[in-house]
Amino acid sequence: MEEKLEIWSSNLGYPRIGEKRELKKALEGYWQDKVTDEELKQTATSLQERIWETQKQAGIDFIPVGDFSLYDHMLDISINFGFIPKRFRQQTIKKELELYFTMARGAKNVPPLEMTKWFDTNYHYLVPEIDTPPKLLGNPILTLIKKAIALNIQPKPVLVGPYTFLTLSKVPEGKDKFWVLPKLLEVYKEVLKQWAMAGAKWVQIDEPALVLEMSGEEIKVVKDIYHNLSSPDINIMLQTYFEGVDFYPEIAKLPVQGIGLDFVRSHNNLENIKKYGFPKEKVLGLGIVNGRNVWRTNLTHAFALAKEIIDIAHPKAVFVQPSCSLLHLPISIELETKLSSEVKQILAFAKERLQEVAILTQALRKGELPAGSFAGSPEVHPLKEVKEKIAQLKSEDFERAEPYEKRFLKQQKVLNLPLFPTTTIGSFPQTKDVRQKRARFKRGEIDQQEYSQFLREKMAFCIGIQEGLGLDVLVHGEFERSDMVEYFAQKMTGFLVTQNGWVQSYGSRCVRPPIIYADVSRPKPMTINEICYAQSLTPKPVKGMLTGPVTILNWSYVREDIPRKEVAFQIALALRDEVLDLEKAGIKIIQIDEPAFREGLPLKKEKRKSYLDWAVKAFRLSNAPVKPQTQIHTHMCYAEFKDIIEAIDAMDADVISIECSRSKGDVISIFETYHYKKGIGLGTYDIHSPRIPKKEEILATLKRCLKVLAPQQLWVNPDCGLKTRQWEEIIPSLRNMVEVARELRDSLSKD
Ligand SMILES: CN1c2c(nc(N)[nH]c2=O)NC[C@@H]1CNc1ccc(C(=O)N[C@@H](CCC(=O)N[C@@H](CCC(=O)N[C@@H](CCC(=O)O)C(=O)O)C(=O)O)C(=O)O)cc1
Ligand SMILES: N[C@@H](CCS)C(=O)O
Ligand SMILES: [Zn+2]
Repeated sequence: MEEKLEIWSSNLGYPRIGEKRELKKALEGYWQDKVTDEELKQTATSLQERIWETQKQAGIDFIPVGDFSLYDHMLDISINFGFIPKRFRQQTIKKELELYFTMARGAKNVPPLEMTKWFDTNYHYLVPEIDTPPKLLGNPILTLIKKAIALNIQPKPVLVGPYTFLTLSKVPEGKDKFWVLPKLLEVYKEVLKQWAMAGAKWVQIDEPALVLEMSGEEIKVVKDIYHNLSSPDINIMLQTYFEGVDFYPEIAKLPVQGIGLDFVRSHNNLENIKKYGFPKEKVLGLGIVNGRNVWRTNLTHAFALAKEIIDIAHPKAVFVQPSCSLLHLPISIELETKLSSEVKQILAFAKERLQEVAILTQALRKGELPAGSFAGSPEVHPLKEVKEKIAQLKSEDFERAEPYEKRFLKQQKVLNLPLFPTTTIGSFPQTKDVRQKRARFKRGEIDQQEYSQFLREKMAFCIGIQEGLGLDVLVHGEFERSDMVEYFAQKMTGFLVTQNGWVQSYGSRCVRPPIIYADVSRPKPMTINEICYAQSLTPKPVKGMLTGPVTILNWSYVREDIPRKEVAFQIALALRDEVLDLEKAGIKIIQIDEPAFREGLPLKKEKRKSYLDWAVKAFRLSNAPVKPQTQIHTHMCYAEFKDIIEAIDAMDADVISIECSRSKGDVISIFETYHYKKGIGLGTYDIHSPRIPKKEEILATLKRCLKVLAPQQLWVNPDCGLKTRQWEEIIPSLRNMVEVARELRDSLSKD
C-alpha cells in the first residue's frame, strides 16, 4: 500500500531587527556605551525567543535556529570558524564582543571586513577573508538548539554551506578560493555532529551560490563537499534560493536527505523536475510563497502549483516553505496603521507569509484549500494618460538632441568650470537634529512652516560650508529626504510607503522599501522648492538631485502584473517632468543617481542583456529632452563596473561619479582598455569610514586616474553621499580634496 506523503511546514529565516527595531537601538546604544554587553545580549535573546514563538504560533513545524545574528550571519561564521584576518588577530581585545564589532565596523587604523550585497538583494554581508585555516572557536547555535527543544520547538539549525561561504569569501592573492576546504569540512562535520547530539533532526545548509553560473570544476567541489558532510546522524536540507539550479541532475543526486528549491523565482526548477524527476528517497523543500516580494500569495494558484510539483516529483516528504529567508521582507502588515484595509488585503510581510505556509501545508495534507482563503487582489485603476505616454514612446524620446562632444562645448560655455571641477555626491550629514525634526513634523508636533524653515537653515548652512571650502559645483544637502528612494515614492502616485516596514540593509541600518502597486505619475514638482532655494543663495551652480528610475525600481517592491521594464519607464516619465521643471527653473546641472543600477542585474547571465537594454533606456528616457546646455550627471556606488561599463557609457550621462576607493583601483584599470570619453569623477576617498583622507592619498588616486583618463574629463568628488558622516569629519576631508584639485590644476597650468 502506498504510504501517505508526509507534509511539514518549514521556514528558512526570519527578520532579526525587531518590530520596533529593538536590535538596531540596542546595537547603536552599545556602540555609544549606553547599553551594556549584558543588555545587548538580553535584547538579542528575547528577540530570538519572540521570533520562535511567532513561528510556532503560526503553525510552522520546522523553525530555523541560527538565522538570527547580532550583525551579519557571514560574520558569525567567520568568527566561529576562526576566520579572523591578521589585522584583527593583532588587536588587544578587552570586551567579549569587541572583536566581533571591530571586524564589522573597523577601529582606529583597522579597516573592517568589506561589505557587499547578498546576491541580488538589498541586504549586505561582510566578506570573509580567508588568510588562515579554520578552527572551531565557538558553536553558539548548539545552545540555541537545546533551548529551542526545551521550549518545545522543533529546531532546524541554519548554516551557510561551505561552497557558498568560500565562493563569497576573499582569499590572499595566488591562493585557490577553496584552499581551506578540507579543514573547513572537518569544522562543519564537528558542528553538525554536536547539533545532532543535541537533538536536531534536520539542518538547513544554505547554498544559494548553486544558482549562480558554475563550472564543471565547481560542481565537482560541491560533490566532494556533500559526500564528505553526509552523515547518518543528521538530515541535511540542501537549500537553494533566488533562482533555479543549473546543474539540477547533479545536485539532485548529492547524498543529502533534502533538496530545497525556489519555485517562485524560477520556472526552471519545475522544468528540471519534469525532465529529470526528483529522487524518491529525498525530501523536497518546496519554496512556494515569495520571500522577496510583498504581494499576498494567490493560494489557489500556489496550491495548484504545489500539487503539480508534488505529483511530478513524488518526493519522500515535503517541507512547504517560503522561496527564501524572510529576512528580505518587513515584519508584519499588522504594524501598519495608516494603510487602508483594502490595501492590507493585498499585502503579506514576513509574519503573513508564515500564515500562508501554514494554510498551504494544511491544505496539501487534506487535499483541498479551506473556503475563502484567498482574499483576491483589489482593482488597480490604470492611469490612462500614463499608459498612452508609454504606448506612444518613440526612439527620439530616448536620445539627447546632440552628441556628447557638442553638448560638452555648450555646457562649458554656460558653466565655465575649471579643470578638475570639485563637487560632492549630494547628501550632507543627516544628524540627529534633522531626523528628529522630521519625526516631530510627521507626528504633527511642528507645522509645515517650521519644518520648511528648519530645512532652509540647514541648506543655507550647507551652501555656506561648500562655498567656504571652495567647491565648484554645490548641492543642497538632501536634508528633506529620509531616504533617496522613499522620499520620491512619497511624492509620486502608484507607491505605498510604510510606517514600520523596516528591512535590514546592513548591521543596524534599515530601509523601508516603498511598494509600487499602481501606475506611477508625478502630480506636482518634487524637488524644485529646495533646489531653487539653495541656488538662490549662491552664484555657483547647484545640482538638481534626483534618484533615477532604475534605482527607485530596484529598491522598491514592485507590482507583478506588468513587466518591470514598463514600471521603470513609468517612473522615468515622472522623473522627466521633474527634470524639465528643474531646467525651466534655471538649474544647469541635474544629477540622476543610479546606485542600484547594477543591483537589478539578473543572477543568470542569459537574462542580463535584456535587463541592461531596458535599464539604460529608462535612464535615458528620464532626461533625454533637456537642452544640450543642461549637464546631466549620474552617480553609482556599490558596484563592480567592469561588466557593465558599456551600459554605463550607453546611459549617455554627461558626467558620472563612481565609487573607486573600496575597489582599490579595479575601477581605474577598466579605463586602460575601455575608451570612455565623457566626464567622470572616480571617488577620491571612502566615505564609509570616519577617517580623514590625507592629501597625498587623494592626489595618488587622481594621478592614477590621469594615466587612463584625460584631464578635461576628470571630476573630483568623494565616493558617495555624506549622509552617514559627521560634519567634523567631512569638513577637513573635503578641504583636503579641494586643495588637491587646486594644486593639481595649478601644476598642470604651469606645465
Ligand atoms: C545607499 N544605500 C541605500 C540602499 N537602499 C535605500 N533604499 N537607500 C539607500 O540609501 N541600499 C544600499 C545602501 C544601504 N545603505 C544605507 C545607509 C544608511 C541607512 C540608514 O541610515 N538608515 C536609517 C533609516 C533612515 C530613515 O529613513 N530614517 C527616518 C526616521 C526614522 C526614525 O526612526 N525616526 C524616529 C525618530 C528619529 C530620531 O529620533 O532619531 C521616529 O520616528 O521615532 C527619517 O529620517 O525620517 C537607519 O536608521 O537605519 C540605510 C541604508
Ligand atoms: N545623492 C545620494 C546618492 C547616494 S548613493 C547621496 O548623496 O546620498
Ligand atoms: Zn552612492
